[in-house]
Amino acid sequence: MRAVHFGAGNIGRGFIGETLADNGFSIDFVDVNSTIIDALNKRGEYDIELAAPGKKKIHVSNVDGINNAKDPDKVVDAIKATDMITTAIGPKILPIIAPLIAKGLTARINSGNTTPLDVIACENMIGGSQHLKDYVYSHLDADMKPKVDKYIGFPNAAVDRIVPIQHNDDPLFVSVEDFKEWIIDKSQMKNKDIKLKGVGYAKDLEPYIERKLFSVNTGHATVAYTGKNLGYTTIGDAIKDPFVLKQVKRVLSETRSLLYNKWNKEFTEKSLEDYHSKVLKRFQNPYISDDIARVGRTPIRKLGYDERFIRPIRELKERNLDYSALMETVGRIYHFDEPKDAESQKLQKMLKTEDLKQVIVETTGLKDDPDLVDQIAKSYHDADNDKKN
Ligand SMILES: NC(=O)C1=CN([C@@H]2O[C@H](COP(=O)(O)OP(=O)(O)OC[C@H]3O[C@@H](n4cnc5c(N)ncnc54)[C@H](O)[C@@H]3O)[C@@H](O)[C@H]2O)C=CC1
Ligand SMILES: O=P(O)(O)OC[C@H]1O[C@](O)(CO)[C@@H](O)[C@@H]1O
Repeated sequence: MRAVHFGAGNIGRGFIGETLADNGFSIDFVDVNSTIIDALNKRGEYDIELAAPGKKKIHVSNVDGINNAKDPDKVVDAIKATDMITTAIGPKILPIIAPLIAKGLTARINSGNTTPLDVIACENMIGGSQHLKDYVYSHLDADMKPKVDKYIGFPNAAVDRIVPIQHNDDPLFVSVEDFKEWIIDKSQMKNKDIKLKGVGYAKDLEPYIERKLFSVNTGHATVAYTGKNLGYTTIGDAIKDPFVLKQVKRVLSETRSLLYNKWNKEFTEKSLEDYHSKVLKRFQNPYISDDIARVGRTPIRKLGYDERFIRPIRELKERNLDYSALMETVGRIYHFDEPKDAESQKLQKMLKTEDLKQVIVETTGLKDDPDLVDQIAKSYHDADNDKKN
């Protein structure tokens, strides 16, 4: 079995690569990072280390690399013959790789290969594969679309494992947390014969992706933005601050009430409490040093209408449930000033040159809810007090 995986970065090598290799796949990693691609081709293998007591090593072999910026035709050839396509590349990059995937799928079907194939986006977003599908379809000829409909699936997925930015001499080595969870929406799969061990298959992914996004990602980002406003640079240091810990617990209690309200057939209150206790322990993992700059990266994306803060706030408000701690975090996101983060710099510039409420509408998409916009504006000003206290 072969897989084409887009994005040979931290989660690509540190989670998707591990799982595919453990299922007997050889992997063509596709990336624009020449150092990583050259190392994959030279060595054909790499090591993962678990950031946990014992620091267990996992060896991944039968891998190679294709640089899509230099050798796009090789990617097309790989897609023609592959058994699975996965991505872990970042939501903003999905539209950039879509034309190449469209070209590969067209070449595959035109070559007579009608083996069903699934394309699985493993990104921190709701409906990732379906978004990728839309981007890919916008690059397909009209006569190709019904054929792709027939043979190619785009099942949504939720992936959960904390993999910080790596600072190793070996560009392929990756240290990852022990915990991992990958769930795929089986109702959207075309090739149901390929069931990966170590992966969960759900009839309906929505409760699981919401549980993950509104817990791990909302919670982690809360630690990042609250900690950053207090002057911390790592998640480990920030979460030791009792105020930060209290904030993340309040935020998780709010998202927990939403998750229970929406998904009480799937999750009991107790199971959600246990899930959140585990999430907090994962943030406190002493074997991981995670930068606030990474966890808070691309703040404009994270302020999005369907993202980890505004969506739960909207849905809690609709249900008359408390969202005050989430609102406090949103105010702090607008203070996230990271010199190396282009979105953070863009946001700071917008705040200096535009009206605050206009910036809030532009970044959150809350054009129809002036009340929430007012609340965010207040929360932005209140967040100034963090630094003074
Ligand atoms: N790191 C983590 O703990 C987790 C990350 N994720 C998600 O996985 C995705 C990737 O995250 P990370 O692995 O942390 O990021 P990363 O930055 O380590 O990896 C992304 C890779 O994509 C490559 N890339 C960028 N533009 C490209 C292009 N046009 N063509 C080909 N390759 C390109 C980069 O060179 C990099 O190697 C994101 O959507 C993230 O939300 C999901 C769960 C956990
Ligand atoms: O990748 P994004 O969406 O920027 O968010 C970063 C998040 O991803 C994770 O690395 C894993 O979900 C979290 O640790 C962190 O909250």
